[in-house]
Amino acid sequence: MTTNLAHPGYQSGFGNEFATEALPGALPAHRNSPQRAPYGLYAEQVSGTAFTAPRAHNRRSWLYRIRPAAMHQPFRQIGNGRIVSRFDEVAAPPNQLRWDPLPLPTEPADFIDGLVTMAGNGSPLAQSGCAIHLYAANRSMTDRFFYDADGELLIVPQQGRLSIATELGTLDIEPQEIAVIPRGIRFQIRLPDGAARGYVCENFGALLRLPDMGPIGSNGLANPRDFLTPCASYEDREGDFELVAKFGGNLWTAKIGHSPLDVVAWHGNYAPYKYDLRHFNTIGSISYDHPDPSIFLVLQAPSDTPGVDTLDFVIFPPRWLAAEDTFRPPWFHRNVASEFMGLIAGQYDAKSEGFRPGGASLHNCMSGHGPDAPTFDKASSADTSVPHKVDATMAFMFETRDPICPTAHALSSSQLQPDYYQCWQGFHKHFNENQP
Ligand SMILES: O=C(O)Cc1cc(O)ccc1O
Ligand SMILES: [Fe+2]
Repeated sequence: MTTNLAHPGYQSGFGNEFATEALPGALPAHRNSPQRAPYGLYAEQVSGTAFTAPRAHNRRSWLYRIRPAAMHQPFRQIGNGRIVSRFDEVAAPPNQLRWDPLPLPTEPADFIDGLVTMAGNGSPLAQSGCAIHLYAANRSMTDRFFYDADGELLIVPQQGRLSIATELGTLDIEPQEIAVIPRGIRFQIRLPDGAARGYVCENFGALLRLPDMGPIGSNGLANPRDFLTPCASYEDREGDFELVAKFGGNLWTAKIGHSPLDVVAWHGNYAPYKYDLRHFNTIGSISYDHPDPSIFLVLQAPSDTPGVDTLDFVIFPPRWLAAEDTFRPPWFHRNVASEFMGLIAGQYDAKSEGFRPGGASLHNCMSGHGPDAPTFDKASSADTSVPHKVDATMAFMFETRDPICPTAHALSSSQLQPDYYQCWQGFHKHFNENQP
């Protein structure tokens, strides 16, 4: 057995044309598919967009591997566990919903066992929409590998580090960092801290990309050079392994006699990446009013309609609030978009209590929400002549064009807070028609 997975290293940039080899000369020069690839490797292309997609959005990589990806036994269907990919099976209520954090498992559970689908929209077969999962795991994946043909996976850890060994190299992430594993890329998740919990958005639609920035200009928000893609690293390991696939909304398993993480060199722009949310360049008002949260956009999955995304990944990082004569927390609102929020650390500035790290909330299309009553009272009388730092916090939102339908599990979960609506019941009537 040979392995160099312990020395990953990264290449920087978003969607770059990367080129990386774990052995010198393993990448064929100036061509993709020579008659015989170096070191006796097999050349294999993996595409992430249509062959004819415009150059700026075209994604594919060439992999030079010990054995072709096709080499495994036939797949057979297995149970989906708590993973759901159909979102038309329960009526989605327009209620504001909020959940406590998922407890860590008491039985052994790896990352795949530990996935539970909370909500979603669209469909993997139609390649649009997304599924929102939580994970809680206490065991590394050892003898099984996974790939998701239904969508790319945006992983947002909340507790515990993840070591994500992929075909294209290893990503090590901790809470406040995110990772994106492209559709189809095989990987294994190891837990250096023994236990881990977090959120996953499975994006069935167009690949996540950095947003255009309009008048903000050429710098700011998530800067491209802070995105890190692994250098090639491989293992040459044989054994009785399992390859689990998610395809068509279902889980499938196949026996495989070797580790599929056997890519010695690769080049291209279809690759996993990570990003540290603490590097986000947060922009906000320095005069008055609270801007729309689109200024907090990290990554977007565009739809066919210009300016409308099927999925936005938005964060609420530490930031200064400086707007004068302004109600500074998020205002009351109803949006055409639907919002699934999570909290990685600290406290979210629209909620005084009840939204806990590891917890989640869902405010669907046109459902009224915003600050809770204590937050409203405090912010209405705060001194806005001085700046205030929102500190030691990281919240995020998966925001979608289509309504987000909770699963039956999410609606019957013991983590669902039955009294969430109470946070908007304590508002006093201040109206006095004689006093402008
Ligand atoms: O807390 C929310 O609901 C998310 C949110 C934040 C914000 O600053 C403005 C609008 C919005 O939906
Ligand atoms: Fe909102």
